[in-house]
Amino acid sequence: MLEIKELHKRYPTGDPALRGVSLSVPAGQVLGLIGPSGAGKSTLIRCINRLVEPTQGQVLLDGQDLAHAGRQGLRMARRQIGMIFQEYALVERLTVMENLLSGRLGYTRFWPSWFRRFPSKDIQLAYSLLERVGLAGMENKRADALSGGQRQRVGIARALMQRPAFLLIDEPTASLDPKTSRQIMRLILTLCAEHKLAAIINIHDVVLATEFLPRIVGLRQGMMVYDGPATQVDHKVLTDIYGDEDWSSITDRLAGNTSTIANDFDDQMASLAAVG
Ligand SMILES: Nc1ncnc2c1ncn2[C@@H]1O[C@H](COP(=O)(O)OP(=O)(O)OP(=O)(O)O)[C@@H](O)[C@H]1O
Repeated sequence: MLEIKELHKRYPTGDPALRGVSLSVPAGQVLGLIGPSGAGKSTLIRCINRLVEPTQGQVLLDGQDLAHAGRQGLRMARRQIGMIFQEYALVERLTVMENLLSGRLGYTRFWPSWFRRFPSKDIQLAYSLLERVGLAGMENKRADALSGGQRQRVGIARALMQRPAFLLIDEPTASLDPKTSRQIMRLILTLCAEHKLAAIINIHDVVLATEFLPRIVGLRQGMMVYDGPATQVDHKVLTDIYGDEDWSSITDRLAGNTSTIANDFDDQMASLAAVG
């Protein structure tokens, strides 16, 4: 369970980027974080694992406050938090396998990893994840020879190499075509369900978000202005989050998603309640 309490971030250069955001994400829940450019989505995601230092507030992962954790505590906690980035953040000249194994670096002593001698169980895990993300047989390809969709699959597999409990996912489909975007969203959700992972997905595409993610959180100017089911994202909610606009082309498409999402949301809440 992740609990964010009254989180604030003010960058040294300017206005506050987060103004008292509170949010809890139960184990196993995947939620979509939406909001206009500059609303603070990336800042929120990065404050969770302290790639960005929060100014004030708490980030409790299973009760441990990461916002105030010391170096060692933060290092251990970061092992539990996998990250998937928009631009994939792969090492271009390394192979797919080497990129995956880099996800285990936090677990391997420095010298063996320097010489790239990884335990065989890590290599087996990498092969099974490659198969799972649809990249079987591509382990020796260099990252720079892959398509955008394939690169994102490597990014997903690499994050899972950590065996995380939580995933932070920053605009995973921003550089992808619509079909590949949907495949990647489906893959992320399937893998989260299989590995019982919770996740926050920062995503610009509202239609994609509401189609795949039962719970939506909306940020505006560093504040949370919506937290609820995707089915209730309507004209008013979109206006609260993004400001005045004719939202009918989006709300028409959202209406088409409604029945599936409502069922998913109810199912997810029921199964989370059952787990306690
Ligand atoms: N490193 C930084 N230094 C100073 N200000 C920053 C920095 N990073 C972000 N900001 C500011 O913080 C605010 C929130 O930015 P952030 O990138 O978190 O928004 P976002 O919702 O992720 O936007 P986008 O969707 O465009 O990526 C913005 O006003 C931005 O200019």
